[in-house]
Amino acid sequence: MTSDARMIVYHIPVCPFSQRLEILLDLKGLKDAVTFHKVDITVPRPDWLQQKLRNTTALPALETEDGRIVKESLVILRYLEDRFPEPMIRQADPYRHAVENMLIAFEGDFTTTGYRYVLNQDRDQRDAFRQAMLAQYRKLDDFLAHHSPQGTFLFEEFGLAETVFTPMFMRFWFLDYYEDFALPDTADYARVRRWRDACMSHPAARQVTHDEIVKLYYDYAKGAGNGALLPGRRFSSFAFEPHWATRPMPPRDKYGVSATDTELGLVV
Ligand SMILES: COc1ccc(C(=O)/C=[SH]/C[C@H](NC(=O)CC[C@H](N)C(=O)O)C(=O)NCC(=O)O)cc1OC
Repeated sequence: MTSDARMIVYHIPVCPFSQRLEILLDLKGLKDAVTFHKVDITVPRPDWLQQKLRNTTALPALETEDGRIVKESLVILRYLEDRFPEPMIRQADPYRHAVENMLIAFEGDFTTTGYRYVLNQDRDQRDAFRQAMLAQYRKLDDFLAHHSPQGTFLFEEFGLAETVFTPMFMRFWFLDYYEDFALPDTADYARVRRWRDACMSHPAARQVTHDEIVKLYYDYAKGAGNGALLPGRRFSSFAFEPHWATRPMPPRDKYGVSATDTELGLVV
């Protein structure tokens, strides 16, 4: 390979798993070491990509300078930390690293709970999904209150656990907007709120905005994920064009309104 060969990340724009990599690369000063290649999930994957990914579909995937593939965002994070150890984002102390891994172990259920909540189309199930989401936040609050009662982040700085969770906190702007979800302003949620708010305002995590998430995830709120098309629609809210910034804010009433392509600003 030539000396200026760079790693390539094949990714879906706005995907939270890809944003984790962007945050870590920013923290490590490696933003220029990687080229991000956008993949349009509203159209079939090109054959050359399917061959690289051995016909698996989930992204992100990292291609090393010599053409080897690493998949799974948490694995890619650890690969980048192992390969570029300075500055190390994860905790160096074995027990402290175990604590951040215990917190990271909660992320799967937390993320899936939030995505199932936004995808729900049954108005009668709304409160059950809200209670399940609140239970996830209480789990995080309890863990943080035990391991870092007076802290803001889990440890002194924005670290690996923050890198893993922050993209999900930002995707859940779609719950605030389409489900009118909010953390109660009570003691049960004080510690996790402090953590969440500090994560979302960190300078390394500014890859997406509230309005961008709300507009692009409209179809998720109507029950169609990963670029799938809704009945009567010709374009996905995940489409690259027209740019999301040129589109109007979608209707918030996901249970009572089904916006058209034109109303969503998807028709050029
Ligand atoms: C209904 O639950 C969910 C729905 C969507 C997503 C999401 O963010 C997809 S982001 C885009 C999605 N990528 C992943 O799910 C990657 C997950 C993988 N475990 C990682 O950490 O990299 C993808 O490539 N989809 C296209 C495909 O697989 O063909 C998360 C959810 O819960 C975890």
